[in-house]
Amino acid sequence: MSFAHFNFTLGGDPLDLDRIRGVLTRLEDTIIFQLIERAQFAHNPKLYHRGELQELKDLGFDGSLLEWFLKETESFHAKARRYTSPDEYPFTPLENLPPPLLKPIQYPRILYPNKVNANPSILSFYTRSIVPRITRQATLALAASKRANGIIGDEEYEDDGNYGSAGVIDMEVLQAISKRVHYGKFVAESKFQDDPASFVPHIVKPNRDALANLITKPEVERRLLQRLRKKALVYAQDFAPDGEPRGDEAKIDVDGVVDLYESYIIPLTREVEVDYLLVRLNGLSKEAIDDLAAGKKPPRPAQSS
Ligand SMILES: C=C(O[C@@H]1C=C(C(=O)O)C=C[C@H]1O)C(=O)O
Repeated sequence: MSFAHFNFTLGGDPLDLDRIRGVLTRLEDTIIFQLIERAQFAHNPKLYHRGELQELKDLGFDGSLLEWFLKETESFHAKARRYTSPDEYPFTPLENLPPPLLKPIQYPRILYPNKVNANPSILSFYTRSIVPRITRQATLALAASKRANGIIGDEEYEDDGNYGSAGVIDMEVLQAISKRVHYGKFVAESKFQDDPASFVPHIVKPNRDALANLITKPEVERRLLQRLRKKALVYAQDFAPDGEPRGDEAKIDVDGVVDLYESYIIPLTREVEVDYLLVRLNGLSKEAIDDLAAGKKPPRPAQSS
């Protein structure tokens, strides 16, 4: 069972930048479609508040309902060896998850050993900024419906009780965003291997801004945001039974989708790239570092047959 979005065991160059960007592009579709699904439900803030539900307190669990969903789900995925794949990062601390039932797949070693993990930031911005924005239409419609039935005041808002449906979709979105952001490591390794001499001085003498300038490709980002807006506009259309677009209100806040990438996903991906590069020389001999500084390219990972 391989959870890898890019099948690392089928050969081909896993550090080919166009190939990696192809995975990032495919993840755009996953993220947009899951956000459309999440937008069908109200905000349901009870999913995200820690220490509120007595049922969880009775289990001795002090996280939010969503964090409990994640722990329970990721516990099964850990047994199914999901987190032995080089592109999968659980939101639950790995030490709190059970070991794999099956022996790990022997993936080729592609990334340099690192502990870079942006999932706490991803969980925070998703629950605090993204969910309230993309569920705004459903939340307002729910409040109007409640008022029409005589429910007014705090009881009007935000909660349609569909914690299970909304929580499962939240997990899908979070896992896709996490994979997308952490693919920054493959991007960084690819760029490093292509031109080590440019990166080594700013790793030996840590300089985040210099590394960020080296990895940032403004034209790639511009085209991505343009493509994303077009995709969200098309995917969010409603279609009549004969397939004709109905032309009514989009099923998702298109500006919200673009803002998710522009304000959160892309900046976090760049940070993951820089954090990864800052540990890229750890443990290497002075000779090895001098070779890299002189532009000698490191060996590509052994390709599986
Ligand atoms: C991911 C890359 O690195 C950076 C981050 C990008 C992103 O998160 O979309 C795009 C271009 C670069 O600024 C890349 O070069 O493809």
